Amino acid sequence: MTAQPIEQAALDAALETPEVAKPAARRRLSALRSLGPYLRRYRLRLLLALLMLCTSSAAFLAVPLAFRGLIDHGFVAGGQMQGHFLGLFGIAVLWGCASAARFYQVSWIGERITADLRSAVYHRMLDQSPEYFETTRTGEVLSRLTGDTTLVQTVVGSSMSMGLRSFFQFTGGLLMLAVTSPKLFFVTLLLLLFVVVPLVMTGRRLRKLSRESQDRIADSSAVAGEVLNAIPTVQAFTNEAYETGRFDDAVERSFTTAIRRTLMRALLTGGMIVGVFGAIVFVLWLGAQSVASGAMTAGELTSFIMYAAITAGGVGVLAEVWGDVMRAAGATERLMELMRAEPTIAAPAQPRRLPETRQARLQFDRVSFRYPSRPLTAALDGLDLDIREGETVALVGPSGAGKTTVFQLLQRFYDVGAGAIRLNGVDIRELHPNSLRAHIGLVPQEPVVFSTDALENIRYGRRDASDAEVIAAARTALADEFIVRLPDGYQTFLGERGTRLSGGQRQRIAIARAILKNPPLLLLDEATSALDAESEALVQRGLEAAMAGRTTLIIAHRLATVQQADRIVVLENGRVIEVGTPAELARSGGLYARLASLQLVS
Ligand SMILES: Nc1ncnc2c1ncn2[C@@H]1O[C@H](COP(=O)(O)OP(=O)(O)OP(=O)(O)O)[C@@H](O)[C@H]1O
Repeated sequence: MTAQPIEQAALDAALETPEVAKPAARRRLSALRSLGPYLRRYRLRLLLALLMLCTSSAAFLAVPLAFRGLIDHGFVAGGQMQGHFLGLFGIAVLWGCASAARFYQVSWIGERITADLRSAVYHRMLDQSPEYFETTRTGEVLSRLTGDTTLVQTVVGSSMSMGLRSFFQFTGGLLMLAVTSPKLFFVTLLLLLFVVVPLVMTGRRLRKLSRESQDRIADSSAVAGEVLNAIPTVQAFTNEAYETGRFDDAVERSFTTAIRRTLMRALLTGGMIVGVFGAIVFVLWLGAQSVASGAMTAGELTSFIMYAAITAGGVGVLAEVWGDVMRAAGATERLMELMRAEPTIAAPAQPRRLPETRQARLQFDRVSFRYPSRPLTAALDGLDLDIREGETVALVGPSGAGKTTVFQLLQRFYDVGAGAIRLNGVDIRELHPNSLRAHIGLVPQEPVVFSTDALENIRYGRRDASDAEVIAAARTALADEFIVRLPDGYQTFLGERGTRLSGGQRQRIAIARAILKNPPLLLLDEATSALDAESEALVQRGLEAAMAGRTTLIIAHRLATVQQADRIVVLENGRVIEVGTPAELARSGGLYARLASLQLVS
């Protein structure tokens, strides 16, 4: 998979803002509950954060009260004046400290939970068998690991505390309004309704536009991503102008949408300022009359206006936070889907241990198998095969005969449909998959090279091997020869996906890995890609060194390997059609003889 679709998928998922329908909303909200176990781990911190939240909210709500005292009694000379000012400053200090502590605690919890979730999902994914990835795109998993966890972090680490704070602010503000002046409270409530309802409605429209604008940006990066990955093709067909035009169109569309959103926002801001200020002026006017008639003090009026502003602010933030919460709920739902995926290949409750031996005997007993995604075709059909300790057996046959499937089943990436595979007499389903795989070394057709140096790449075969052991394995696999000529020898960075190595060199790294692992059973999937004669000879010699003294099963494409095998098994349509030594099969005049006469196997 190239980087582009992965990034695209990540972007798509990160930008996804599901529309909020009532029942779906409730269902999604309940998804947030599955974060419970993750949150519960940090109970103490949560409690502390809540305590800080209450303290800072109380201090915040006390500010207008302090002002009221200050205005009504603080401007008279004497000790009382200082007391009021000191009181106000004390509240500010408390407010500041509690807010800082709350911010730290809540952000800590948000970051921690995101890290925990990421690790948990990643761990779960590594347990899945290849079957899972036939239907789940890796790009999707990546996008969930990055985009969705970030959404959860936003909510746990900030929106949740913002929401709670605003809720306190809103309810506390309302309460204080009612206490300060019941008459003005009802008037304000009415006015707030007039301001808040259009605000929430425009907010929704704004969210839709903002998603649209993000989608348009994603469109333009999709276009750019595809084209940048194919620059040689674009230039070879001299389509630069066409591609520039296509990108310009996408950019232009994203600009138009962004401007529509900006206009909406500008209008909303203007409307809000006029609306809120108008309401304040109106209440102030009503209040001023009360002050003039002596029904209210100037301090009471000031604190009332401040509470009104606090309450309105609380509502605005709550509306914003709601959108975030819904998005995070959707993200949590998707993450939990991944967490719920049960690996199809599970270890038995009481796994058996393999007899202590460095030898491997392999028996296929009437093995039949159909891939779950293609239940109508048998990939293997009643396969019988007995491979003795130390024997080298080559699997040959036309493309699609089932050779790779044999390897897949042997490593227990899938379970057989019928029959059994036995390693040293034990059905492999009774073993722990890890202990089975510890007995097998694989040299795949297209070896994976990780973006680290040569030394670490070979050490992947056995993580606890010493440098000397790694180098010895590389020598046996004839990889040492090219590694020492690399700019930094064994410390040379091999590039992402081993792009800085040739096909033959990658193969020798894989052979060295298998030799380092030193398993009793070796599976070789020969490279079909054209290796030049010299590099083929080197790979061949490396393979021979790896095969020495162990049971080996080879998917053979080259006649050279087949000639050295003890036995050749010819597969066709998932069935064994011929078995024998190379010489016997060549004489028998069957499929192998025909293939051999073409000097081409498979
Ligand atoms: N993951 C899969 N899901 C469904 N069908 C599959 C899957 N992998 C292989 N098959 C099918 O199973 C059959 C056997 O495939 P297999 O890969 O074992 O053949 P092969 O002999 O290794 O071929 P080749 O030499 O071309 O690699 C084929 O018909 C193939 O299309």
